[in-house]
Amino acid sequence: MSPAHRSTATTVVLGSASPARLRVLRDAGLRPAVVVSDVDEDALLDELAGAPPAQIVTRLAEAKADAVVAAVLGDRAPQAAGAATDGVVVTCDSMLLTGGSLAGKPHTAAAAAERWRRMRGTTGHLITGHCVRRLRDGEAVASASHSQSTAIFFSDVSDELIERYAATGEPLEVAGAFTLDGIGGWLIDGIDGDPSSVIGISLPLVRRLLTQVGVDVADLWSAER
Ligand SMILES: Nc1nc2c(ncn2[C@@H]2O[C@H](COP(=O)(O)OP(=O)(O)OP(=O)(O)O)[C@@H](O)[C@H]2O)c(=O)[nH]1
Repeated sequence: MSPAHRSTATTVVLGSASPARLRVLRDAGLRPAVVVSDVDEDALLDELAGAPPAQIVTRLAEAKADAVVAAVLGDRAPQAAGAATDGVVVTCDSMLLTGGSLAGKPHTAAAAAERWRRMRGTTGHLITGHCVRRLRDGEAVASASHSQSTAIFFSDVSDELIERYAATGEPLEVAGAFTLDGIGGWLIDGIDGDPSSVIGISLPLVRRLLTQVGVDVADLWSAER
């Protein structure tokens, strides 16, 4: 893309309530506006029951993008001023494939501990669906979506450590009942794949999706450090 056509005014919108996703993007030089979607994920999960895991998380990300684009183009997202004219909307959905089934957030300490007793010493796959939409002059003009999978090698830890980790509350509201970059890091032996995707948003995949919708990620890097 020649410099003359490069847009330096593109507003980035992160369509997510995830503080971790926002932190990954900010640490990577973006200053996104946050517009949270109101998608009924459980209803969509029911509709998608039986579909391949990568398709499920990608469809969820696309549904979140639909809701956020509608809010931005419908003037219901004042915090994303300018995005309708020249913007990109990025949404994600993460789930853990373990023991042959997809798991989201455990929501309770008991559920988190039960999950950990099953997954300790095993390998799971954290799969994150991504969707990027390009907005220009009040329209959504391009879209690109895909998923990223990262293998997670869970430590074979004791019942007591599992109970104490669950009691911290950290694993309750994260996909798969673990974090890589928090207390959960003490219970992860390693990963094979993209670490940012595990935390919630894959930087290399978003770079490729941005290219597909005509945006050079380097044009989005904030001068602020
Ligand atoms: N910090 C951290 N968060 C993680 C990790 N793994 C998963 N998560 C978080 O777990 C959540 C997965 O749930 P999702 O339904 O994809 O996203 P959400 O938090 O509900 O937010 P929305 O994007 O608004 O749906 C996200 O917030 C991820 O950032 C990790 O290793 N570290």
